[in-house]
Amino acid sequence: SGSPDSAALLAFKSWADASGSLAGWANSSDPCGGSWLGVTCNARTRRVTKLVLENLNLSGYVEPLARLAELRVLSLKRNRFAASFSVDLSSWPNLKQLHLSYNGFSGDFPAGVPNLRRLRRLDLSHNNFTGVIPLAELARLPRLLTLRLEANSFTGTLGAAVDSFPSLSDANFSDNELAGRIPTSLWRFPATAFSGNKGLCGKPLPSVCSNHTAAIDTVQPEAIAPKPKRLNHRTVLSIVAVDAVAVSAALATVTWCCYRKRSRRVRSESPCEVKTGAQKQTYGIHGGGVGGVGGGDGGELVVFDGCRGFDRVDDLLRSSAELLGKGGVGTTYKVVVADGGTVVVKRVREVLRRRRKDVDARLREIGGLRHPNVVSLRAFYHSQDELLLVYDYLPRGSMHSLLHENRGPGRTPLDWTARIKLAAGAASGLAYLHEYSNAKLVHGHVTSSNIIVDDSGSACISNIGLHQLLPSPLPSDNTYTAPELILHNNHGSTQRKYTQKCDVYSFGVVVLEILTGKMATGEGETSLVKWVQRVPQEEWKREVFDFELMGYKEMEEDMTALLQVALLCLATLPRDRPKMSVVHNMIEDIRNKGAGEDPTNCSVNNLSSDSSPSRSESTSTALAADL
Ligand SMILES: Nc1ncnc2c1ncn2[C@@H]1O[C@H](COP(=O)(O)OP(=O)(O)OP(=O)(O)O)[C@@H](O)[C@H]1O
Repeated sequence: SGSPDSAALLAFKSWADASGSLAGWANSSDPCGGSWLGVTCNARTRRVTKLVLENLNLSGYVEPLARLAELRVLSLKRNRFAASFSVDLSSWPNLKQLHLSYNGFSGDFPAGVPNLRRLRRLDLSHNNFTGVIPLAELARLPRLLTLRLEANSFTGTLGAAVDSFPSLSDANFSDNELAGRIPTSLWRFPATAFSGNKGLCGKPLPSVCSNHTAAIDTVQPEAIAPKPKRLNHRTVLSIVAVDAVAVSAALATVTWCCYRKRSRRVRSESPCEVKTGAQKQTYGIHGGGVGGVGGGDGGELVVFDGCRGFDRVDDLLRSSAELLGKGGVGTTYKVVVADGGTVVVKRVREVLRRRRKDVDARLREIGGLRHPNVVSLRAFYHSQDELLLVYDYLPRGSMHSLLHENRGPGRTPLDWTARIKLAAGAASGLAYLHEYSNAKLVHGHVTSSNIIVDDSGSACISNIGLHQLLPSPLPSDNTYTAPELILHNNHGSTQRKYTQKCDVYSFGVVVLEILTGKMATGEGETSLVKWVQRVPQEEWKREVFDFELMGYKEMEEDMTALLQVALLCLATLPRDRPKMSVVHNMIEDIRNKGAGEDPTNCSVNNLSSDSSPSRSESTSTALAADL
């Protein structure tokens, strides 16, 4: 009696309906039974064909809708969406109408236009879309009647290449940032359809084109570099921040290289220092009872960032070192080199059942990652029976110790601003990793102890890809492991491939730690995840959030929103989990809202004050006619 589209609709509800406008969907399990607001299905196939959700205060992300493969009509008019429209339109090959007007959708023109052979009405007006309009592609759609693109920030030209637009009867390009001559195929529309674009000229506008305009006009619109996008306050801030971090990272690298060079010149054979008692042990990696090896065993030292002169691993092995911990991958030391600089050296255990060539290739890729929220791998040394990895040292230690250590009297509580910053930073680092290359890199073991905190309280992802180098890439403890990996193991079938969505799940567990202050221990029914999932939403404030967050009344809404993001990441089915880049955007939105500088709110307020309905306002009538 249900519908194959139920899960996609429910996922969309949890991604976009923070205000509860679609709460009624919970009253019936059948989206096609007539009681789900805005949903119409095909009676035979029970697939959703029409989804009209207008003026419902929806916000967030639309990605789950991509799974409604039979969709003919979609209207999300007059809501509060502000992110990019991330669905590729070719997900809906039968689409006839798409109405997104009066939101704050940003980013490029939705992709996939050429496949919309049945499209009649396309209304993206009154949003924040940027980039060029794929006019040549649109002109090839045989049935397109309505094209409403006004009041966005589209750039580029309308293109001389567009010489026919056979079916188009309603078009509006006004109030964008378009330039160049209007093509003859569009002269039949009134001047008001083009006004408000400073660079547009020629018929039907009163302005005459100059020779210069004629020159740009002969170029395909896609080939013209779009005008630089207007940068909002947040973007500017993040560019400044990234630049600042990049500069300090570069300085750190140079400093590190320099003291390494000098240390080789000046070093004397310093004896291993061993402290006993309650103090931390200090000894050389090379000796001191940890079973070291020498350098001259055919190993290769690879140093990144063009930092030459690090060609003797012995320096490192004999430097004074402090044991930081033993993890699943190996043993980690803080190593103080001759000039007093500090690095982290990880001695990896049992990698050698993988081909050395493969391991090195993967490490070279990881060594190329540079991001403010990723701990940089600076060098590695690989010999027949030894793998050492050299990382930047970050003095504040792991997120795990920051959250869970020294609980009790004397502890400095971790406030909400610090926690959401940690969540956003970790999400940003993981999103960067996931988008880094076509190889779809994964972290493989996202945990709070693999997230290290830098001086400024930012989270940095460490140990990237290391578990994947081990003979058995699955950690023995399943606390952070995505259910699809565990289920497969229990049934004795071949282990399912570790995907980026497995990282997303583990990140969800980390966010629960941030919010609850509880350690992520236990599996299945006894796990932190299950415990949180069992607490009803009305009880979250009292039951779930860390008592250290109790004083932050005004932030409760943000904590709830972050918990909702965590629960999305913890969806049982990988496809219901958002991509890491989406998770990152969601968290930044919460963070910026808390800081009172969310640019989205402004544009939404502006939109709602608009009182001049446009020609395509009569969506409902048009929808009926086209179905
Ligand atoms: N780059 C670093 N800077 C500062 N401290 C670090 C750094 N890397 C690791 N540490 C500290 O060393 C401890 C041990 O790290 P290690 O990676 O060996 O174990 P782990 O975090 O349990 O991970 P895994 O199980 O994935 O190996 C961490 O918990 C952290 O406190």
